[in-house]
Amino acid sequence: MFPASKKTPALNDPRTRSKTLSSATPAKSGRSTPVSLSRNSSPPKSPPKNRAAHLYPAPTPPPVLSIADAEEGLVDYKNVEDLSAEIDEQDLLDLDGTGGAGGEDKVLVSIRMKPTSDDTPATWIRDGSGLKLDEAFAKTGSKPPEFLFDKVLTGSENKSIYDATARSHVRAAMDGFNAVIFAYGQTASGKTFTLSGDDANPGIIPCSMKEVFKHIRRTPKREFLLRASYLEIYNEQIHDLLSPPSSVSGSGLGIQDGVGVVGLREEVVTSLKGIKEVLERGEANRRTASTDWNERSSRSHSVFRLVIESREVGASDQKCPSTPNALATPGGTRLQTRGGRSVQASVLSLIDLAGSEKATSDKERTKEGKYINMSLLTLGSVISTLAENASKGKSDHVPFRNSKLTRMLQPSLSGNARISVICTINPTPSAIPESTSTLQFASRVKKVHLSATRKEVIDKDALLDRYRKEIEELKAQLAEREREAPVRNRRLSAKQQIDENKAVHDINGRIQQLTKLILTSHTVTQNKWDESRPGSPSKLDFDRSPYELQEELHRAKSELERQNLRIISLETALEQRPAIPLDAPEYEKDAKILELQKMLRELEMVNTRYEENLGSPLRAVKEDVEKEWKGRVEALEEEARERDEYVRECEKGLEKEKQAKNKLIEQNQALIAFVEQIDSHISQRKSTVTNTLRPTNSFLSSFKPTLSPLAEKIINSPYRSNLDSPSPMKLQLRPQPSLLDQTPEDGLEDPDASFGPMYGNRSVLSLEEDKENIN
Ligand SMILES: Nc1ncnc2c1ncn2[C@@H]1O[C@H](COP(=O)(O)OP(=O)(O)OP(=O)(O)O)[C@@H](O)[C@H]1O
Repeated sequence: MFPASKKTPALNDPRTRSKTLSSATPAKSGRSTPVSLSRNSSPPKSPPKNRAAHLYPAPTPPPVLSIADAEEGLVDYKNVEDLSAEIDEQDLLDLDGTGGAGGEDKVLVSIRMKPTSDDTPATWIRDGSGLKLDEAFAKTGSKPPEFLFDKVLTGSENKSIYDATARSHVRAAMDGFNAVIFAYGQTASGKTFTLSGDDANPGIIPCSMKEVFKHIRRTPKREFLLRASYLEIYNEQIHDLLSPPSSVSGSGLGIQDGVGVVGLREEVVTSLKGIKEVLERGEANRRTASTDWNERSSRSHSVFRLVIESREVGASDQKCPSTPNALATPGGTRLQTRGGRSVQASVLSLIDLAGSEKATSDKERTKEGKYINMSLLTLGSVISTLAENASKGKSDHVPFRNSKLTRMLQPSLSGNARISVICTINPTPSAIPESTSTLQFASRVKKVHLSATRKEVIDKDALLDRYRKEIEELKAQLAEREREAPVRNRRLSAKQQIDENKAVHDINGRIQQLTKLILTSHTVTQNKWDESRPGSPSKLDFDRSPYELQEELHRAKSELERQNLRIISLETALEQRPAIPLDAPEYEKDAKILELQKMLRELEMVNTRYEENLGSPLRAVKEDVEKEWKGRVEALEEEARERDEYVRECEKGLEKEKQAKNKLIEQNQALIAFVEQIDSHISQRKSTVTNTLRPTNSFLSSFKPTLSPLAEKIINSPYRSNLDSPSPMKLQLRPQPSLLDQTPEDGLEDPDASFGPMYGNRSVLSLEEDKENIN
């Protein structure tokens, strides 16, 4: 209620002043909401009148420039869940199928007020579709501003917001009108929340996409083809979110008059799941950052576009006569075709604008903020001029070219689109200036005139038609091959027949692929907007580390590989099937089935006879032989085990022998060393004797210590007794007294002493002979 306005209805918009008064009247009086603002409450059943056509010649919306790998968007319809039973109240209220989309010549302007905490005082007072600033917050001496809009919405529930602000526009888009829905407002006021929402509370984009598939299911007379694109305008540059440049500094895309965004990637989508995947991919590339006001603030304007092509089912071969022809289309108007095939093409654009903001503490954010504010300012002045032109019948220059955003929106803002603007405000006392500015913008938008018309495209522009044509041509090729097959196949070699089958298989595959891209009420299915979707879109994704992204890339590649393998195995399975085309006549399929059944019976008979004549007797013989040989095999195994045991014992004994032998070799070597030592002493002594004939005591004392420790060890060794064995060396050494036990005198007493030193009763020379023997 506006107590003040009842007496002094000084509203901003003079055209709505009197209507506001009526809206302020209590509901009990039976008065409805303002006439001009209640269009949606009673949707006209007749097609819209092109009232402003003379003012705004309808510019053509940008046609599709690049279809990047249309088949890439293919999603198997069998994988998605059917939600056809999901009918809500709004559907039941809207049984005429227009969805309130007809007759729109003005922008639908709604305000959404973000809820505040209980202790925050309410600054804006809502009354029906009017809003007024609480007098307590108005400047002293000045009248609090008041506004009137189509809807003023509060609360956190997004579904009702969708129903009130977007549903009719989505339906209009499905009926062939261009439609634009955008959210405008101060930063952190809830634009992204309204458009995207979260899992539990899906926003306008997911709700719209559901609506699209619901519409297709309920329109059996038409077939559809959907293409999605996603872009952002960041610092006055357009970036393709589905095909981001490899480097961050990559320059943006350009806009061409009458063409639109040049080089934008568009992907054919066939299910909600496919659209969700496209959105998620795009959102992952969006620029968001934490600002002083919003932890995840959109730093760019984002535009999600869905191009919708549709035509009557089975109309592919209906050539229209050159005279104006009438092809009935849902919604009322009858399209004129120029001797071509009639395909409706429309674009649904869902725009999340970046929020206007004050300067921030961060340099980078401030630079972004300048661009954001500049483009929003341009949008504001474009809207002002359009509104002015409309209300005063003027045709002043509209500064569309002053920003990328307005340049891109030019075709829609010029009138050729149904537009819904949701202005979000934050009703806290500190945000009053921004909210007032947003509401003023919303008031101006309300004055803009629209004159949306349906657009039809002929063959070369419509992908739907191109695909349908290709399908027809491929089917004709198949039919031709079928016809010629009986004669031609007889002449073909085995290899040529394989090639022929492969060619037919390829054609069938392509037909199936193309058919899946064209959606009809029979083929389209819906799946739920996945509940695992991250809240307040994936603004967070821009901050992901390269490692995380690489991980994801790796996962995606593995998945791709897995899918490729699956495709190969399915293709192999398909090739092994009987070579009969899917669209072959039923009698041919029946004949093939009968032939296969006959073959099966024959194989079963062969199998039974084999079993009776050979199978059982052979098995009996086998059992006898096995029984007989079993005992023998066991005995042989036992014998082998014993032999192994014996061999192991032998090996152990051999090992012991080896160790003993090694010890003997060691002793032998020690003995040789000992003998060599003796040998050297003998030769020493020999020379001494030769020189002095009589060795002195000092010689003897020097002799004894020269024995090596090894020699001593051997002398003291317990193995010395081994010398008793009848080795030739030992035999000669045994009778000899030890050198150490002898005195020089002993030697000299010997009568042969003059001929050389003596050891016991033997001369040095005879010792030398012994040594020769050892060696
Ligand atoms: N109606 C609402 N109910 C509950 N929460 C809301 C509502 N509107 C916004 N919010 C919350 O406020 C925060 C900011 O919202 P959001 O990110 O949507 O703002 P924005 O206008 O898109 O900001 P920016 O322009 O900076 O991107 C989010 O946490 C969001 O969940």
